[in-house]
Amino acid sequence: MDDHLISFLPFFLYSLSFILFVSKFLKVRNRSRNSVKTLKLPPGPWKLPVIGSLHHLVGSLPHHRLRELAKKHGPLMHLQLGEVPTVVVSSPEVAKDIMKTYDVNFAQRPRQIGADIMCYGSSDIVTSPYGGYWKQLRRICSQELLSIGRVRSFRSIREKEVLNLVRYIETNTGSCVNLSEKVDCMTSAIIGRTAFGEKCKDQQEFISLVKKLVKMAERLAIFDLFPSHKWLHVISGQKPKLEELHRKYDIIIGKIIRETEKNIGEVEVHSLLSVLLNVRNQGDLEYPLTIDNVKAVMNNIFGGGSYTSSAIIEWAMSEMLENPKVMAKAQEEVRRVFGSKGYSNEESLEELKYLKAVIKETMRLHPPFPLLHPRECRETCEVKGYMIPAGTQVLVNAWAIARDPDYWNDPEKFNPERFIDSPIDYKGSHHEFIPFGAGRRICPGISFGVITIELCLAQLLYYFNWELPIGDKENLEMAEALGAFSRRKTDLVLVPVSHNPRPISSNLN
Ligand code: HEM
Repeated sequence: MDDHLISFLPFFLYSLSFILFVSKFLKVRNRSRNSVKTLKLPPGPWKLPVIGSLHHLVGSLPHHRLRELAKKHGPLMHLQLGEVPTVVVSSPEVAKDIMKTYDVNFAQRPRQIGADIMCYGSSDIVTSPYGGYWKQLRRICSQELLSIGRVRSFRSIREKEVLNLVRYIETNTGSCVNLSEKVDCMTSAIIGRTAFGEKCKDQQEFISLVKKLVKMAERLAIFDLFPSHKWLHVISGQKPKLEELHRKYDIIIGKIIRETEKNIGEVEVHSLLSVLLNVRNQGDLEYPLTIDNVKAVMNNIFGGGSYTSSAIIEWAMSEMLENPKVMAKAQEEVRRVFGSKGYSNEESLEELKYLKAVIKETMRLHPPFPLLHPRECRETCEVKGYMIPAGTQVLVNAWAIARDPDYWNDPEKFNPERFIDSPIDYKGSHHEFIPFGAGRRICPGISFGVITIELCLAQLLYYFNWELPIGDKENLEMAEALGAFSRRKTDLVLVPVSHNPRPISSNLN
């Protein structure tokens, strides 16, 4: 056994005993006003209970199992997970009720220990409770941080980082390239430089710390199942580890903030952090922002902006390799639109109608968050004849909803054509397609995320043809890793073949 496995052993043994303990509390119930049926959860790969959050726990069931359960037990499935009553929503109609009709009542997020530690008492945007402070953060997001104009203003960062990726691939044509890893680095660099400016020295350290923090918080969040048993946090040893990582995060982000503050006014600093600090310093906010609040928001910007986009790029490339006709059609479009000169400006991306359909279809089959971020019912409320008591956690199963055969023809098939000339988009008004959520809590980073995905895919398709490595020719692994976040189980490793002129001579130099 190697060192890594040995160090993992105590955690594994602890996990095993905890799974046995937790499994006693797991029940699925179908609740209606007249009947409460209690069912045992089916045997399944309950591999993640200890390393997952509450929604991670549900996410650890393979998605098709969740959908089968939903089919059997109706569009509102009640799970009693530990001490926390949870409802899983699996139909577009009920999702519409939760995220539109009764949106205010379900705009709350449940309290989570990991978020409390990582996000300075949940004072970030994702996990802060519904109310005046959160509304103020959302306003700052839509008017200042993530407005369309602001997103456009960071165009040169996106272009440079995508070009770096293309150049790396160009120098490796004909050999295997780990596209997952490279795309991940690219999206991290884009969000890092956008968040902190082009010259921030500590960006790399920040990126690797946030990655560790996110992983650790997922492990800890299982204890949110038993909020009244504080001792669980202590014996697990996970909380002190998260606190230690958080201390490191605090030091590094503190340093970045001090540097940025020093430079504001002296030199033109263009970063989301400088925008946020300016808003804070203007001093006319109803809820004054502390430096800790700024640190919490920056954590969200980084967390929201990097893994999501890279996961979608990875899945889009995988699906196109599985469906060579789709790949050929997307390549033909991008090569026709860009012409012989190659990419010239982001406006030209607007013409890539087929590529946009490919991206939508990818998000339909592989939404990065198959279960949307958890919500909480603020006041007892009746939805489609089901009583949902105040305090119930609500998980919207965007994955199952986007494969509902009542809404989608041949739902398992990757078919971008379904979105051509279709009014359905991901902006929250079509509840059968909600990869970014909907309602008050809808993702504020849609424009930021989508433009990065479009730019990267367009260039990968323009400059290169793609092949599978020799041994994998027949068989592209399409399995999904278990967990709350939809990623490929294995890295996507491909062989690029140069098609268009070298990007070295591109006009982006
Ligand atoms: C490109 C892919 C992205 C996807 C698929 C995605 C998906 C989501 C989803 C499903 C939610 C929860 C919505 C709900 O509860 O109804 C969310 C929330 C959020 N996202 Fe994104 N996101 C993406 C990109 C981004 C980017 C680029 C940023 C920021 C730079 C961002 C920042 C946030 C924030 C701050 C929230 C919390 C909103 C709130 O609770 O009020 N996301 N996102």
